[in-house]
Amino acid sequence: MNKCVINKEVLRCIDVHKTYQEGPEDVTVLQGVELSVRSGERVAIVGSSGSGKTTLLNMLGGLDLPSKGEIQVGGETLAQLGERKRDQMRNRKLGFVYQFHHLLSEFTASENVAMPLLIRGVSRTEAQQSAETMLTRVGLGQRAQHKPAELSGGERQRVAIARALVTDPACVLMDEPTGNLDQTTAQHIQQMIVELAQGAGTGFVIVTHDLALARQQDRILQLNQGRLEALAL
Ligand SMILES: Nc1ncnc2c1ncn2[C@@H]1O[C@H](COP(=O)(O)OP(=O)(O)OP(=O)(O)O)[C@@H](O)[C@H]1O
Repeated sequence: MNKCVINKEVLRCIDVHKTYQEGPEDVTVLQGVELSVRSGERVAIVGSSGSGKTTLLNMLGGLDLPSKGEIQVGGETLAQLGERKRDQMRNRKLGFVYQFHHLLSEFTASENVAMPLLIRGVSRTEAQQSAETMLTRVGLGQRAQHKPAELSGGERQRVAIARALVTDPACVLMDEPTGNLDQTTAQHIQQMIVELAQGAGTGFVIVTHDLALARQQDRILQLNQGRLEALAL
């Protein structure tokens, strides 16, 4: 839990390029992205629609590999790990909050949040307890036994946030984390982000169109023409 004692680099991109070669024409989205995120640091990434934010986030999380360049998580290069090791790395070091939640519909909120702990081999009782503590933290203690279909969009979003945080990851990758939330709930989530960054040294990469959210982070980077540049707001 002493991640903040040593201010270490949790995530790094070195000259990252990405070209999609799936259609009739190649689409180059990233052209030399450089990024370093240290423990306890909160970085917002903004950019116009189609600028490549989701593409970058997927690569930071090891869901896709760069066409050129390198991504390091906790000092390890993702492309050099086999698929199984990459999965382990995702589970141990990263937390994800996707735009579309990806909750498992047949499981309760509590079971969804417990899932990454069960994958790690934590006992069912312990995983369930941690899940319920985390759900209470995001204001959903009363909804722990509900299935996703019985929750509102904002509540599902908060379940996804609880699931990303329950493993105490070194770095959390968030795609529009407050997209479906009212201002008060969004502010509550922002407070949690700050507490985790300062208390546990968790690093955050937050992709958003919400400039109010972006302004509350330590740094704002804009994805423009395939590169990240500092934005002063
Ligand atoms: N699998 C794919 N094959 C081909 N092109 C793709 C693929 N995925 C994304 N793209 C293209 O890459 C570009 C960047 O897409 P991406 O989803 O990363 O943008 P974004 O900045 O997240 O956009 P938004 O803010 O609208 O979510 C777009 O032009 C998109 O059409």
